[in-house]
Amino acid sequence: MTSILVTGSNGQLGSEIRELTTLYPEFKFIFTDIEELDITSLDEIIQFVEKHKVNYLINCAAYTNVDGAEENVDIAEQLNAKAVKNIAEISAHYQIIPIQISTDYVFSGKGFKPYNEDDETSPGSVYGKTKLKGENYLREICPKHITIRTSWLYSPFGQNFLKTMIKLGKEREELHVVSDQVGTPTYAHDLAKSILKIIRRLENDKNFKEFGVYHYSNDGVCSWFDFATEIQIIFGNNCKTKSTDSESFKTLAKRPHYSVLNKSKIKHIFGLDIPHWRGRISHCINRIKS
Ligand SMILES: NC(=O)C1=CN([C@@H]2O[C@H](COP(=O)(O)OP(=O)(O)OC[C@H]3O[C@@H](n4cnc5c(N)ncnc54)[C@H](OP(=O)(O)O)[C@@H]3O)[C@@H](O)[C@H]2O)C=CC1
Ligand SMILES: Cc1cn([C@H]2C[C@H](O)[C@@H](COP(=O)(O)OP(=O)(O)O[C@H]3O[C@@H](C)C(=O)[C@@H](O)[C@H]3O)O2)c(=O)[nH]c1=O
Repeated sequence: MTSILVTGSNGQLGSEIRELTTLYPEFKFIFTDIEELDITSLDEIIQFVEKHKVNYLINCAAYTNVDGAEENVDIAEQLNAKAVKNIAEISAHYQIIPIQISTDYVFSGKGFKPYNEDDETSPGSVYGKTKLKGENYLREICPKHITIRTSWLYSPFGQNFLKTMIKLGKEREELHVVSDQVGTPTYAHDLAKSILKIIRRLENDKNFKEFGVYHYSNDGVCSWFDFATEIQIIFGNNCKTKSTDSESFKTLAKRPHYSVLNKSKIKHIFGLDIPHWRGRISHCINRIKS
């Protein structure tokens, strides 16, 4: 039976994959987080894959605190870059296909049309720089891999912008949110489904050759302000959302002003049908409320 190891599986994306396992009876899933498998330890991963047969490794572990990474550079480097090097080396050696998740924050944000997979990267934050290093290790060490760059993940699990907005919207009468950072929210449930469809395709097509980087987010474009406004309306908070800009809303890390991802490649190669971001918020909020 095809075996899929999921690392960092207590986070947002890992939790969403866990919810989908019954739809994929052909796969055996092994869910781990730092307690069971610390991916910064090469020895731990070797021991793990020698004990358990692993065909695919979905790496959901990362240091995702974007502002925190500016001050904790070593931790971000260890988890977003060095640990991915470990995964790349072990995957190449044990013939495992790694599925790595990367970010829109690898781009400078100076673009004005949706980024393609081979567009120039130039991250402005430590988080983005360390994630890019991770991508590069995989590309160099284990060419037979899939890297999926995604953006603005949200879900009922872990920490994310949607949950922050719901919490602040209950506490405050007014919220100021930047409208000069434009991208696309991604419902982690949709990404999780797509990852499993991709693995199913790889399993069914042993001659598959199109390994490498893919972009996936929900469809459409918005600012964090648009996203926040929609969240408050759908959740039913009375809080007013007002637009501000990055100059006024200071953060430690510099975020891209524009980070919309072009999804044509993943749609075409894997036949994915990607829902628009606006229609997905209520699904997530209904789960949070239930
Ligand atoms: N969140 C977002 O908006 C976006 C995320 N991504 C990428 O998507 C992927 C999934 O993100 P998301 O689900 O939000 O991440 P989360 O931060 O929700 O989850 C990461 C998980 O990894 C765990 N972890 C931390 N250190 C280790 C370790 N040494 N070994 C194993 N596990 C560890 C964390 O545990 P603990 O919580 O205890 O630290 C946590 O459970 C990441 O690669 C991220 O960079 C890309 C674009 C957007
Ligand atoms: C809470 C809040 C944030 N903001 C701004 C800050 C920031 O510029 C923007 C986004 O907020 P956050 O800091 O919550 O989101 P951020 O941590 O930057 O989200 C990113 O996380 C990493 C992991 C990724 O890979 C990215 O794709 C992206 O999802 O909104 C406001 O304007 N008003 C507010 O009240």
